Amino acid sequence: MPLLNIEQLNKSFHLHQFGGKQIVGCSGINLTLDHGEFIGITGKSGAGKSTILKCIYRTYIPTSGSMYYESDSYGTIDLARAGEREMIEIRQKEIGYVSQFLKLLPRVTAQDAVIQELVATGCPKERAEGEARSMLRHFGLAESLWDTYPNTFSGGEKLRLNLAAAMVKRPKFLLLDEPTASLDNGSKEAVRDMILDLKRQGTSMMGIFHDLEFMEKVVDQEFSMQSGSITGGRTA
Ligand SMILES: Nc1ncnc2c1ncn2[C@@H]1O[C@H](COP(=O)(O)OP(=O)(O)OP(=O)(O)O)[C@@H](O)[C@H]1O
Repeated sequence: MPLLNIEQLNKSFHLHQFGGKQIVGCSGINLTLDHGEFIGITGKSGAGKSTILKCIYRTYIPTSGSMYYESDSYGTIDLARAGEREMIEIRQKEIGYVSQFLKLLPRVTAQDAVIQELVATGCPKERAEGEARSMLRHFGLAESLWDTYPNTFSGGEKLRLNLAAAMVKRPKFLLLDEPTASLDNGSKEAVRDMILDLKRQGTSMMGIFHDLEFMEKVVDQEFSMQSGSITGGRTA
């Protein structure tokens, strides 16, 4: 049984304010991700890469198709049809998501945001504090920022905080939407080291990359997308 089996995934958007105009996000996507595997997705801007990741994380509800996922808590579950309660638990305990955008609560400091992610998995507070600090240090987020609110952080600082918050849980499955965008070389190395560390511990991953040189060092398989569809693929 693979960790994730995507069959005929389609997502389209209906723009009500434009007379119900329909925009294709992705269409006819078939993908299989094995346990411990890392799949990289490439393609031009607007090709539909983020739409696939957002359907898996259920930021978007797919229009049709299925995404069978092997959950620790629920066994085989179709993420396209799972209930909100199940999705909340799966997001808390099993699937991490990293992007450049903040999904954090207002008035929560950077450090507390990372601690909270770990506490939600059942980790004792004191241990969570230690691990959060070591993650923030690993990604080089200045200590002077740890007890401030992240809404004023730079793009790269927000991304490094999101990386720390998602990776501190050492999730079973990690979704990475351009995890090196706007990062300097030293920070990119920190990302690569942590990705390889998680991989050694069995985390399965799917990531979107524009930095192909970086991608080829970490993925096992790569797919390219164009106009909402997968148009090519190869084993790295
Ligand atoms: N919430 C939305 N409402 C309407 N259209 C959307 C929405 N999200 C995505 N789209 C459209 O779906 C298509 C695919 O977008 P998506 O964000 O998946 O592309 P991408 O390949 O990740 O691009 P980029 O590399 O620029 O992030 C685009 O045409 C986009 O405009």
